[in-house]
Amino acid sequence: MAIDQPMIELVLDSLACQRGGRPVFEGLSVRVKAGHLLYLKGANGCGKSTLLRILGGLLAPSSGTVSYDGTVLQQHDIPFSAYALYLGHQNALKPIWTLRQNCDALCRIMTGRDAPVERLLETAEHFDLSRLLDQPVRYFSSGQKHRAALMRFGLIDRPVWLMDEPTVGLDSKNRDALAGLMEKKLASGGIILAATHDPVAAAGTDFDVSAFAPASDNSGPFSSAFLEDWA
Ligand SMILES: Nc1ncnc2c1ncn2[C@@H]1O[C@H](COP(=O)(O)OP(=O)(O)OP(=O)(O)O)[C@@H](O)[C@H]1O
Repeated sequence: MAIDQPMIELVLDSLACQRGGRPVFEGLSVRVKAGHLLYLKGANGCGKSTLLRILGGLLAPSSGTVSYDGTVLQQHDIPFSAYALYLGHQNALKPIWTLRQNCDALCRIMTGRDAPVERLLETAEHFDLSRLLDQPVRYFSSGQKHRAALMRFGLIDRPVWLMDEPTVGLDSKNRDALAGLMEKKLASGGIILAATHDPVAAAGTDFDVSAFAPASDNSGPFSSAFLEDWA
């Protein structure tokens, strides 16, 4: 099941999370309505990426709920990927494949079909990657790889976009291209959560994740029993 229609709202209710055996945040609640962009702000390590990973279904909160349009999502029940498109710090591109092959593979996983050709060409053009479509990704510069990873947002329909540091490595022209894509998504009723230390030229509301730091001291060492080496 994939949801490709706009939603009414995304509700996070009293979320708490632990990583490495230490609390990261607690009591985190917010409502995000259709057409809104929430910029996740706060100091390094306050939990912005952690929050996006929870919303993407990659990490379980220790308590609290996430609901999309009133449906409370549970890992292994309704897949979060049915609602949300996530881009984290890793680009999830296969270096030996061409950009086109990478896009097709991702679209097959998310939609069951190759990338629609017209959309593929349009999105590649949007991120100035048309001439690289049939080149293996391993020959791309870091900014080109990041733009290649961002292409998923132009190719796959999901009501919610989860973007972790979406501007990293982008020159000003491509920052504008990204902002244009985000604005189009918001205008169509999409919801975007973006963790970023840099301003993006798309209107949104700041949300300070640091404000939900745990009352208890979490500055001690990691407990090796809880480290997530895969992440
Ligand atoms: N793989 C992991 N295993 C255990 N703990 C982790 C792991 N990744 C992150 N953490 C811990 O989770 C906490 C929140 O990290 P997170 O990456 O969410 O912060 P952030 O706000 O996104 O930081 P930044 O601004 O530096 O990107 C930190 O204390 C970090 O040490």
